[in-house]
Amino acid sequence: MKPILLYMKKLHQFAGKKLYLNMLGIMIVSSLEGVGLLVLIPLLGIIGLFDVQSASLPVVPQVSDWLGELPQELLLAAVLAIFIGINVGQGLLQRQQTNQGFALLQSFVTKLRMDIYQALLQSNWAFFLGKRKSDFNHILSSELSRVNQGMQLSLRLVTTGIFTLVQIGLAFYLSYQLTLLILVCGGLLSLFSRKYTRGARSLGTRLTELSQSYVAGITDHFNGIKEIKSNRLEESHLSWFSKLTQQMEHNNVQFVKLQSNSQLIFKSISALMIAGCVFLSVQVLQVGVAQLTLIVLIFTRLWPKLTLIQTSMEQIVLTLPAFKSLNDLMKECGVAEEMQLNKPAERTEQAEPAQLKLVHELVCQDVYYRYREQDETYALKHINLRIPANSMTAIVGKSGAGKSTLIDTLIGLIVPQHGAVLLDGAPLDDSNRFAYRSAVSYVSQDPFLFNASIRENLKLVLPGATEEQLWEALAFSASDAFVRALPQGLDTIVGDRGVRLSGGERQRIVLARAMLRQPSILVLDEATSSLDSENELKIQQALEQLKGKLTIIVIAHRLSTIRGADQVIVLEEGRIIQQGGYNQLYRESKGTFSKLLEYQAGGPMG
Ligand SMILES: Nc1ncnc2c1ncn2[C@@H]1O[C@H](COP(=O)(O)OP(=O)(O)OP(=O)(O)O)[C@@H](O)[C@H]1O
Repeated sequence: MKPILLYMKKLHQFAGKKLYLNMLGIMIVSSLEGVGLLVLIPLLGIIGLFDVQSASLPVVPQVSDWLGELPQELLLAAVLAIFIGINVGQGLLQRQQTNQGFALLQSFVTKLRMDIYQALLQSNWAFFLGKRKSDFNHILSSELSRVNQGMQLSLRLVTTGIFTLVQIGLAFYLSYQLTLLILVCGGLLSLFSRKYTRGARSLGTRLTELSQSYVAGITDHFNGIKEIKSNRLEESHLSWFSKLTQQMEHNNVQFVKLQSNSQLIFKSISALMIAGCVFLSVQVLQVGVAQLTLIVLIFTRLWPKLTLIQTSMEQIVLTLPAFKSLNDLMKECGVAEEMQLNKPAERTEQAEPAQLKLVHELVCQDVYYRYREQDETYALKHINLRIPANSMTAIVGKSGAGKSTLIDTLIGLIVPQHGAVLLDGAPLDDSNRFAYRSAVSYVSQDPFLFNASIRENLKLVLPGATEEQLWEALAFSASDAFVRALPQGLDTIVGDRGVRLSGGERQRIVLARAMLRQPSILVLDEATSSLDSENELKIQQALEQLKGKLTIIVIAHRLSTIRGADQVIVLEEGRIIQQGGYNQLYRESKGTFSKLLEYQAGGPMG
């Protein structure tokens, strides 16, 4: 129950006074319920079922005396009017308290949702490398709604607890022996029901695992739907889906079985207890009708509350693993936190991060990096390099040589285990990382576009961009002509991740977006791989014109792209094996670079 208590504590910190006012409302409502019960007793006396004086109940005789002063013909109507008045009043208050409680909980869940999303965005890149992205979807959707459900149930449990306490107090007032007996029986039953709560917990853990696999699976499948359709993999995916959904169905059915079993046992034992009490009272203790009526009254009021507590406990325990997942994720994000973002309401213009301009050079000093501590080999080893500001550097090498890892190190996404990255002589660290990253525009191999218009996708990085700036950026990336030719032009919706555009068109729009940001460092990670030769040439020429104005770092498998580079760095198995100007490396006929060129030219160079 620890994770739930933690979240209840958070709720207390979040809601403060409002939570306690709500609780007070619940107490008033429950007291009114008790008063409603007390009013029933003189009512029974009037009908003649109950001897109010002989029942030796406190307050009740006084109320009866007071009622006795009323004319006989009004008596019944007065008692019934009080009874109705109290119950309607209680209903009104309960409605108010329910609405307030729900609104309070919803704003708390919204806060949790915001906190998780913010914590994720504040985490460093290394954290994301070790995680499945679908797990975040899972936590932000299904697990969060289970937490919401768990909080609702827990608050209901507290409410029921308060109701029950009031009723126990009242029941003690009416007959302490009988109440003690019920409490002892209730305690014994709750010991017995531990087996059921344990069962609910393990079903809850299984539910978390299954729904995690479900979200991960369907995310993967729909991301890879093209491969599935083109390779006729529909049936194998359908059978995976069917197996998993059957397991989920089985798990849910098991929980309902567990709950109905526990309810059956609870009900049977209650019936046995009521029968036993009535038998004892009538046959052994020989109590009168008045006491007997009391016994039935207390039982029928108190026992359902104990049953409700038991049912709520089982349901809460089922949601426990979701609380744990949320809590674990928040802890991991806390450890991986690399920045503190302002909440949207707290954002000001000044809060925008300042850009750091690279004036002289970017240097890697004896850098080593490995993805996991247990990895025997490093993805980057003994990296020493110098990238002069406003020059163009190309990084080449075979697949898996470490090119992307080197880029991630150079832009401060990952922190080397050994060595340092220096910006104009200053180490790249927490003090300058974000100002530096604000000056970088990064375009990946798999460029990302939102399902929105081209205009919205571009303005994402510069909300105040003018039409002129947008077209200028599009012209840079050789995409102005094709955008102009689209029926809706800049307002064309690009589809999910940009599916309505070709790979090359997507790359060019993302390149335009990168330029719109007016970066001081432009990083292109295979960013022109899908372009035809004509468009590639146009971009190459545009990049040429940028030389001397900003620092460009390019990864390219197609070596024709980097002909204009001032410096080429050749990587192999995480090491720099060659470094120099394009023409210099081209002339080193035994070097890897000239061999790579040779392969791409389709044979030995002439
Ligand atoms: N997230 C990761 N976790 C563990 N190892 C990784 C991860 N990313 C890359 N690696 C490993 O690090 C090494 C370098 O990978 P990297 O992606 O930097 O190569 P690359 O030269 O960019 O390859 P490619 O040209 O195929 O994109 C490879 O051995 C790769 O398996």
